[in-house]
Amino acid sequence: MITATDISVRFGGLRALEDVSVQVEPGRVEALIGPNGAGKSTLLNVLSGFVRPTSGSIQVDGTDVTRAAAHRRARSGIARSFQTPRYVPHLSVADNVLLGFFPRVKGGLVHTLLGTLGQMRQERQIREQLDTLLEEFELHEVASEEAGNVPLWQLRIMEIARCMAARPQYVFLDEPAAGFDDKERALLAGQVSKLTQAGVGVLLVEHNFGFIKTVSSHVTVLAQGKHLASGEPSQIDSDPRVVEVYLGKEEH
Ligand SMILES: Nc1ncnc2c1ncn2[C@@H]1O[C@H](COP(=O)(O)OP(=O)(O)OP(=O)(O)O)[C@@H](O)[C@H]1O
Repeated sequence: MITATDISVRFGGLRALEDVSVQVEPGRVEALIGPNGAGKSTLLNVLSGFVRPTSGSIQVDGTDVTRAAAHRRARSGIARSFQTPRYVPHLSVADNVLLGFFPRVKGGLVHTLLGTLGQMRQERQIREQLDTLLEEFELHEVASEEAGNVPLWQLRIMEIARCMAARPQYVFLDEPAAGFDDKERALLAGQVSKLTQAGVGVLLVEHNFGFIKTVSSHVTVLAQGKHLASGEPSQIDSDPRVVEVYLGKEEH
C-alpha cells in the first residue's frame, strides 16, 4: 500500500498542499478530485517523486520513499501517465510500449535507446510479453502505426500499456479521460479495470465524475490545497460541501 501522510508543498509563498493524506491500495482505484488549482497534480507529482514535499512522509509497502527520486520510485513499482501523453511520434505504437520495459532492463541508459530497442525486439521473452500487452489493451490493430498518427484516446491507452510493461504495483493516471466522448470513456474504463484485476493499485486524477463512479472505489476531494472530503463515490456525490465547491460546476 502507498501511504502519504500530512503532505505539504509550498511553491515560494504559495501553499499548493497543506497536510493532505491519501492511500492507494493494491487492486483498487483511489480517485483524486477537486477544482482547478486544488493541488491534485502536485500531489501526484509528490507521490511519483517529481516534486519534493515541504513536509510529510510517503511510504510504499512499508518503505519510506519521501526523499527518493522519481527513477527510484519507478524501480520500487510505481509507473505513471501524464496529462499530455509522452511518446515518440515517429516510433510505432508497439515500440512506444516497448519503451516501458526499460526499468526492467539493467543499465538501460537513454542514449542507448535505439540500440537497446533493437536488441529488445530480438528477445523472445520480451517480444511475447509485448504482444500480450498489445492484445490485452486492444492495440494490436494499430501496433505498427506511427504513434503520431494515432488518435488521442488510443495514445492514452498506449501510455497505460507502457506503464504496465514495467510490471508496476501502482499506476498513477493524470486525467486519462480528458477530452474523451462517452464511447472513449467506456473503452478507457474497461482498460483501467484490467489494472485492478491484475492487483495494481491505481491513483486517478480525473474531472469527469461519471467516469470516477464507474472505476473507483474511494475518492479524496481537495480544495485549495486542503483535504475537503473522502469516501465512496456515492457518499462524495451527495456531500453538500463537495457539490458546492466542485460537483455543482462539473459534468457528472
Ligand atoms: N511548479 C510550480 N510552481 C509554482 N506554482 C505551482 C507549480 N505547480 C503548481 N503550482 C500551483 O500550485 C497550485 C496547485 O496546482 P495543481 O496543478 O496541483 O492543481 P490541480 O488540482 O492539478 O489543477 P488542474 O485541475 O487545473 O490541473 C496552483 O495554484 C498552481 O498554480
